[in-house]
Amino acid sequence: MGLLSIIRKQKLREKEVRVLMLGLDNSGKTTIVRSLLHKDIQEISPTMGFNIDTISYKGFNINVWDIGGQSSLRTFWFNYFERTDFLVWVLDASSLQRLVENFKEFDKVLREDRLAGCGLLILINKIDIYDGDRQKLKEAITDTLRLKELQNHSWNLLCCSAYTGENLQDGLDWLVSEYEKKYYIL
Ligand SMILES: Nc1nc2c(ncn2[C@@H]2O[C@H](COP(=O)(O)OP(=O)(O)OP(=O)(O)O)[C@@H](O)[C@H]2O)c(=O)[nH]1
Ligand SMILES: [Mg+2]
Repeated sequence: MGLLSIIRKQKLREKEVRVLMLGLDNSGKTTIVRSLLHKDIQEISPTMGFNIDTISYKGFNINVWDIGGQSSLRTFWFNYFERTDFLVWVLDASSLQRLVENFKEFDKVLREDRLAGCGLLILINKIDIYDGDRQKLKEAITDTLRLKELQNHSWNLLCCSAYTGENLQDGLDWLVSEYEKKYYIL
């Protein structure tokens, strides 16, 4: 058996998925994870370090590393890149004046060699308080983050709400199906 098929078999057997969740402060990363775990989402404080949580989904253990996004903490993001299967980047739909800041940080992260080849899920959170055209919003974010120029990353972009739960499960479905696709076709 070749090395690649051994790795593939092992990865599929383990069903351990490592997700790094990043994005600007106040975008809703911690609230999303807590909502997926059916935990209380009232009065969540800004994350000053990081949280690790495991979401069990469709037989997979999705291990989520949720890192604080305040600007003073962003230099620490680079400590968490190792062995990342997916980067989940969270944006706040009610804070679009921060799009350029988003691109600056996103671009810096994606230049990192250790993230080469990881899947990328962009979540436009707080869609419950956005009353504009969603399609146009997605197009604007696709352009600002230059997603179509990305090479070596499969990516997906979803509008979601940690408050209502909208599309959170679709996000998990995408992670799981990309993971399976990646290790089946290795
Ligand atoms: N309306 C609305 N508010 C949300 C949603 N998700 C999070 N929030 C609110 O946004 C604020 C920030 O949420 P957090 O989960 O702490 O954000 P974070 O990205 O973890 O922030 P840092 O830990 O500082 O990086 C909180 O007041 C949440 O209640 C959402 O889907 N809709
Ligand atoms: Mg947080």
